[in-house]
Amino acid sequence: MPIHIEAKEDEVADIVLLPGNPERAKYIAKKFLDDPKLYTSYREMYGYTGTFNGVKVSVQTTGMGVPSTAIILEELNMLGAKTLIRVGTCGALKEGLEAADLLIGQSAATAGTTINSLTDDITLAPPADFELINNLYQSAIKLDMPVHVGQIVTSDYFYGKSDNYIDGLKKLAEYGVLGVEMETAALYNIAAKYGLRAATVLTVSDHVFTQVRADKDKIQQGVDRMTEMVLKTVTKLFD
Ligand SMILES: O=P(O)(O)O[C@H]1O[C@H](CO)[C@@H](O)[C@H]1O
Ligand SMILES: O=c1cc[nH]c(=O)[nH]1
Repeated sequence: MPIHIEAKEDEVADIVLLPGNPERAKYIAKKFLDDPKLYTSYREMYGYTGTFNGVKVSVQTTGMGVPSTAIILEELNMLGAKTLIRVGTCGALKEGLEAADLLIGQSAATAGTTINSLTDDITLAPPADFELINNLYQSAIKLDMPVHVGQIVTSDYFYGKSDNYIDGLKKLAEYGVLGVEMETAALYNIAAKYGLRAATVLTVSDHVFTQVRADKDKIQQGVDRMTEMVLKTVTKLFD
């Protein structure tokens, strides 16, 4: 049994959804999964396994940021997980993105994150799994969801509001980076390390440059819609 996810191998599904927030993990398990069973609660990093449309699925909290997420991903790999999909929220960088829009992370740049230490001198740029993001994109379009696919940036700093940091994010926006969050670079790098399938789908919660944040209900509706779409798509693909 790994140190932080207190589960045995057969308790975790091949398909794992990854919210940062433990309350969201609990909520997703109870709202969307049939017969959800809690397999770990150590440090309140809740993990549940149940079924969706008859397919076994887990939902595992990553916590906030790369170090916490990296521990969880290493341990999910030890436990045999194969398809990992982050379902999170992000700040928009691109002009015109609206609250509750959906972003699919084709790749993740890094702003000062510890994941870069995986390889010396080279910053890897591992992409999402193409089949996964292609199917997620097609599903979102069919459902008429406002969806954007492209590069996102993973930062270690939520309150990095210094002029330099904001200038850096503006530069990234000029290069087409859509949004900022705190976990995907860990996901794509560790998936590459072990040959796992990975994708990140995000709901826009705020716009970084205007500092306008959507109200809680709007974010919740976006997260619900995103989660249902992800579950339907992934269980159809890999059942
Ligand atoms: O919505 P979740 O998955 O919690 O993720 C986002 O929210 C947290 C910051 O509030 C960071 O972890 C960021 O990546
Ligand atoms: O990591 C995050 C998530 C939402 N909004 C941000 O500005 N950063």
